[in-house]
Amino acid sequence: MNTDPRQSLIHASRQFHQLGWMAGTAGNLSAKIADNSFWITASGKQKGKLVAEDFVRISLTGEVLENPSPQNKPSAETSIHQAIYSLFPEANACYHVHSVEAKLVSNFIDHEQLPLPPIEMLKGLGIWEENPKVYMPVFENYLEVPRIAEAIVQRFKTTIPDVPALLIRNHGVTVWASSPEAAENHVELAEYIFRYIVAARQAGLKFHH
Ligand SMILES: CSCCC(=O)C(=O)COP(=O)(O)O
Ligand SMILES: [Zn+2]
Repeated sequence: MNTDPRQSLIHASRQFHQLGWMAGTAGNLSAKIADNSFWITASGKQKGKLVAEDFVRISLTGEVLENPSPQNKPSAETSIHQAIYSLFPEANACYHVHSVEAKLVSNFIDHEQLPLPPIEMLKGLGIWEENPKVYMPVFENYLEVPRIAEAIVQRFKTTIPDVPALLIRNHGVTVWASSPEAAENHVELAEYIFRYIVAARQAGLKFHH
């Protein structure tokens, strides 16, 4: 595990910003270190311009352990990262971005599961089946973020998601993975799938299970 993952997080954030998935201050990224604490983006930072001081180190129970700049507050969505790390101990990175396509596809369904197209890219999210019928979990977007985190914990306690990703309606995707590099890959795959779903709908193509 990376001793200090902040350079990986800065690199990914710049990349996602350039792709329009972390416009302005949108999104937040975190990665764990060996003692199980995690570095997370401080709230309200411009995601195209992060520096090492723009992060806060947090324990799994939410205490601030290290804060390089007194004005920093942990991401407003830290409780979601805590929920993911508590549910999936093998997760070492958790990335959340806001793309236009993620918001669009979250409106294509009014229930809790987004059917995913049976495309080759699913292998990158761990689905190695022929014509897979898999879903991405969808959660409602509450103003109080801990409510979203609680809904995630309650659902995933009993239902293991098909893919290491979840969608918050009208908000964005959150992915998790064993390393920052794998989380970056998962974001790119999830966003590719969202673009595919939007394009398939425009083309009148149906793949609903
Ligand atoms: C303009 S982004 C609104 C808040 C949000 O959804 C987000 O991802 C960024 O919040 P943070 O506190 O992590 O900067
Ligand atoms: Zn967000």
